[in-house]
Order: sequence, then C-alpha cells, then structure tokens
Amino acid sequence: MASHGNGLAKIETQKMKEDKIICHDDSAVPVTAQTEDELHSLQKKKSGPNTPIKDIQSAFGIPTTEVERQKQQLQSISASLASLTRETGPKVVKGDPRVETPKLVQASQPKHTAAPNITDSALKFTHILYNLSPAELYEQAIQNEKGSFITSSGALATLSGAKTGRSPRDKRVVKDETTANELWWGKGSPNIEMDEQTFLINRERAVDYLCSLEKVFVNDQFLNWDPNNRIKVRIVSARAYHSLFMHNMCIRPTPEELENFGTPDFTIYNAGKFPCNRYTHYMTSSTSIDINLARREMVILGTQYAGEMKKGLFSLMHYLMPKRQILSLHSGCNMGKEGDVALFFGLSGTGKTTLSTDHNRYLIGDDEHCWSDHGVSNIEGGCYAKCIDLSREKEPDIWNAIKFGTVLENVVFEERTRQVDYADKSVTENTRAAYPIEYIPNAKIPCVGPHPKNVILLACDAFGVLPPVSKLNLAQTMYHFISGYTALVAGTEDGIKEPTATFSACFGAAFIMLHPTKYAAMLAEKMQKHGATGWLVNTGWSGGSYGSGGRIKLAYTRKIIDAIHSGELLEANYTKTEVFGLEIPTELEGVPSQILDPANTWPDKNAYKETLMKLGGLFRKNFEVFANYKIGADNNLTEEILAAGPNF
Ligand SMILES: Nc1ncnc2c1ncn2[C@@H]1O[C@H](COP(=O)(O)OP(=O)(O)OP(=O)(O)O)[C@@H](O)[C@H]1O
Ligand SMILES: O=C([O-])CC(=O)C(=O)O
Ligand SMILES: [Ca+2]
Ligand SMILES: [Mn+2]
Repeated sequence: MASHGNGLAKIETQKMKEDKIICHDDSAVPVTAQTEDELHSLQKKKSGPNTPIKDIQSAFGIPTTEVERQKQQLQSISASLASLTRETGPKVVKGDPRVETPKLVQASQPKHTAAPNITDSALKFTHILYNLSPAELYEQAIQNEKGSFITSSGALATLSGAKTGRSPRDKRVVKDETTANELWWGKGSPNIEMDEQTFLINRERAVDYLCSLEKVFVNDQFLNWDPNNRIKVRIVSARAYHSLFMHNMCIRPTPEELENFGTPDFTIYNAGKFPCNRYTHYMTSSTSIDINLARREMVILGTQYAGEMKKGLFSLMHYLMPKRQILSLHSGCNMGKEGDVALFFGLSGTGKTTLSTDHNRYLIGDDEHCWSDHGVSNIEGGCYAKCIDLSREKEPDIWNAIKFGTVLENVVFEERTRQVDYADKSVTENTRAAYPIEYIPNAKIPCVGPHPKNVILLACDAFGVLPPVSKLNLAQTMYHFISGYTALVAGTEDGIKEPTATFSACFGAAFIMLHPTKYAAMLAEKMQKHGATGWLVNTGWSGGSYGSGGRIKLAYTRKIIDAIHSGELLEANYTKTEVFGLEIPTELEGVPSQILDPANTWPDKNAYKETLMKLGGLFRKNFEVFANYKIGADNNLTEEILAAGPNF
C-alpha cells in the first residue's frame, strides 16, 4: 500500500466485474426524474374533479365538456363572490397560489372596455380552494393558521379564537313581507330582526373581506340524508379549520354528485374574525350572524366559532322542512338491531351525542334530524361531541373517533407529545370534536331509519329534583317538549359560566324559526300516529342540587336508556311523584332503587321539597306565555297539555 504524506494509506477502489461495480444496499431501480421539480411532480397523481386541471389549452385527453364543466363551476363560485355594488372583480382562480401558480383554471371575466372606474379589487386574484381533502386542509391549516397542530392521535387541534361558543344575541334574521308573517318574532323568540338593506351591508362587508384574502375555501355539500329533501349548501370561508369542520359536519358529495352540483340552494359567507361595523343599524356588538331566507344566504362576521355555521344551517332547516310537513328536531337518533328507533331530545350538554353513541346500536345521528312520513333522516354528515373530561373507558366510540381528519377545537395538549389533556379547561369548557359520522363504527349509512318507537327527553337538572327516569303520557311529553328545560352546562353559549335553569322551547329555541306550538303539534301528531312512547331522563344531579349533590353516573343513565330500548322499562311497576306527577319505576336492573325517586337521595327532606316547589314554580312561570296558544287541531290536547305541568 502506498503511503501518503499524512501517513494514511490511500483507499484504492478495486476493479470489479460488472454486477459488483457499485456497493450499495438499495435493490430498487433509481428514479427517472432529471430534476428535483420533476421528482416532486411524480409524487402527486391526478384525481377527481376536486383537483383543478392544470391548463385549459393543453388539457390533453380531457374532453371539452369537462373543461366547460370546470369553467361553469368556477363561474358559479365567481358569482357567489361577486360584489353587489361594484361592476368588476374579484377575479377568481382555482387552486393554491403557492402550489399551482403558473397554470390555473380561471373563470372567464367579463370584458371591460377601458373601464374608467377600475379598482384595485377588480385587478386582484382570489384563489379558490374548492372542496379540499382533509389532508390538504391539514396542510393549509398548519401552514397558515396559528394554533393548528396535529395531536398524538392524528386529529387537527385548532383554536376558534375569542369566541368558544355560539353568540345567540348577535343572531339576526331579515324581516320582510314574507317572514314577518311566517316566523316567530318578539318575546322568547330567537329571531331578532334586521332589514334587507342592513343584511346587504353586512354581506358586502363579508364578501369584500373574503375577496381581499389571497385565498378562500369553498365547500359544496349537502344537508339531509333523505334524498327527496336534500339541500345543497355552499360554504365560503377564510380558514382551513372552517372548511374541514364543514367537510366533517355536512354530507360529503361523491365526485359524481359534485360534478352535477349546479347552483347551491343556500350559501354561507363566513368572514370569521373580521368584525361587523357597530355603526351599522341593528348591530349591538362586533359579532353578527345574519340569515336572509329570501336570498338564501347567511353572513358571519366577528366570530370564528365554527358551530355558528352548523347551527345556522339547522335554523334554515327549521324553516324549510315544516313547509314540507317534515318535522325538524334538535335530537340525537339511533336504532337497535330490531330496527327500533329512539330520538334523544335535549339542550346542549344534556347527552344527545353521548347517549345516541351506543356500542350496541346503530347511530343515525347525534344532533339534528328530520321526521317525515317515511321515517327519520339525519340532516348532517358528522358529529360534534363535547370532549371535556372525555375518557376512553366511558366513551370509547367517541374517543376512537378522534383521529386523522377530526377537528379538535380549543383543547389543551402536552407541548411535545401532543397528547391531549381532556380535563384541561384553560381555553374553554366547551372543547369539541367534529368528526365524520362514519368514524363511529356502528354508524348507519345512509343515515335514515323507520319511525321512532321511543322519544327520550333529556334534561340535565341542576336542581337535582327530577327523577333519573319517568314515563310520560302524550300530554306530558308535549308539556316538557314545549318547556325544554335544562340547566345549561357552561360554555356552549358565550358568557354562561356555570349551570343555571333554562327553558328553551322544543329543546332548541335558539334554532327554531316558527312558533314552538307548530313543532309541538307536528310531534304530537307523529307520536300518536306511530305509537311512540315519551320518556323524561334526568342526566343531571341527584342527592342535592349543583354544588351539594352529584351528577348521575353515566353508567346508570346508560342502564336506564338500555331498559327503554329493550322495552323492559315499559313493563316495570310505577309510582307517581308529587308536584310534577311523573310516573317513576320502583325498580330497574343495574340501577340502585333508592336513586329512582329523588326524594330518597336528599339528606335534607325539607330542602328537597323546597327545591322541588321552586323548580315547579319556574316551570309554571315559563309556561304562562304558551297558555294562550292552541296546539294542533284538537282543543282537548291543548287543555291536557296545560294540565300536564306541575300541580301544587
Ligand atoms: N349521566 C350522564 N348522562 C349523559 N351525559 C353525562 C352524564 N354524566 C356526565 N355526562 C357528560 O355530559 C356531557 C353531555 O354532552 P353531549 O355532547 O352528549 O351533549 P349534547 O346533548 O350532544 O349537546 P350539544 O347539543 O351541545 O352537542 C358529556 O361530556 C358527558 O360525558
Ligand atoms: O351549537 C353548538 O355550539 C353546539 C350544539 O350542538 C348546541 O349548542 O346545541
Ligand atoms: Ca352533541
Ligand atoms: Mn346541538
């Protein structure tokens, strides 16, 4: 070996035979790409109509009809985003500017012959990210939206900003000649009026904001699994978080359905954090959620809480469906192996999602349904579960649904491992997971079912005086449905910090559009016709009020619900409670008998009686406004309902 100056031997490469020339452990054929760009372009395969075609002129092999269709689709989006006050702009282009810059599909713009009033906004391009996939939305969120992270289970953690719940006091509905007569206005109603002109001002504000952005997200999706009553919705939003949330919560079109989507029936303009102008008439804060039924549009300004979109669409359904003799319901819904369907009504936090998600039954949906002459259908394509104190043991199906694709709102996680701490309320109590319904293993797809057999009214009674379960007759069911009692659990509605007794007609006064008695009459008619049994289940306190007693164990509530489904509870022995006159079972397998009657659980009997009377009084007072309304065609029913309230 030849020695060099530094004393080390020079390594000589031996001449080898052809097959031994290169010494490597890589048996694969090397890439054929000549440049890095070329290599990266190999990575992505072209797919369905969601991917913009690169260049119309050289769209080799793509039929002109496809080019035409894409153009039409873009023109439709362009029309959605058009200013109502200016003649030009924005120019909309499909695709992410950073990824697709040189070759984009562009809507043909109207020709302007040396327009003297040309503006900068008319010269600007707005890039449209149309029905992106969850993976693409993850990338968009992580690149552009602070507070977006992948958790250890693969979910996308996001922050909803200053608002971590809905803002019902900032909701406005346009009052015009039609809606003035059709909708429920005034005391107790969720519909606070605004005029058409103000709506247009807010609409323009949202559209201008959205078009001023480099890119906006557009989702074209469906509501309602009943094919005869499907509604096409378009959601225009500023954040990937919003786009992924709605991707999960609305029904996802197949590529074929998307191709033939056409014009939407309803459009949401979600400007997120961009506020409304408080000098505008009717505006009382910098948040505004505006519904215009005639224009089939909704505008969101000054809140990024995604639940506003979900519940805004639910309000729309509460208007559209009753017109077709279909009852819209703020309820969960599941079905047993024998095809027995149960509805779970209840206000926020009472257990609709938790109790309709049941390993032994098929999940039809967790929150919003329709009941037509053909049975029930889910309005949505996903679930929106509370996740405060979520545990794998108590709620395994929800736990397992929190994986890739799921939006996790406002949760706290360990900095490095990204392990979520579901007990942490640092951001809010109202932490939420939004996931597609098929993430629940026993989801029933399509999400439809036969007529309900059981109608379960859930109340989270913070007073601790309502029994864990009572069997209701029809009049009692209607009384409690119209009352819509619960103790609102902190957080879902902005500004409410601890449980307080609330009454919310139809268990959803924030979303109904017509007078509560209209929905109640439809429910009574349907329950009677299909022989459904009503139940009142208290998922709240036992052994004392909030502060002294404790919340009824979820395991006991599940046993109660099981006994309702199986028919076992119908066969039980019953006694009647004082004041509310509720039929309560004396025994129920798996549940300690002494908790079935709340009178037995309170250490202080006088305190119990006092609290019971107090709640009875609150029910009475609340019902006064309904005393003058007739429910359905039958006068007897109205009287029976009035008599079904507390008696003392
Ligand atoms: N006995 C019980 N029954 C039902 N839920 C209980 C019970 N005890 C505690 N909980 C908890 O109460 C919460 C019920 O919330 P859930 O998400 O089911 O409400 P929801 O009715 O679906 O509300 P929303 O309409 O806001 O989605 C869950 O966090 C659940 O774990
Ligand atoms: O809308 C929300 O934020 C959550 C929800 O389901 C409800 O409040 O009923
Ligand atoms: Ca829910
Ligand atoms: Mn709800």
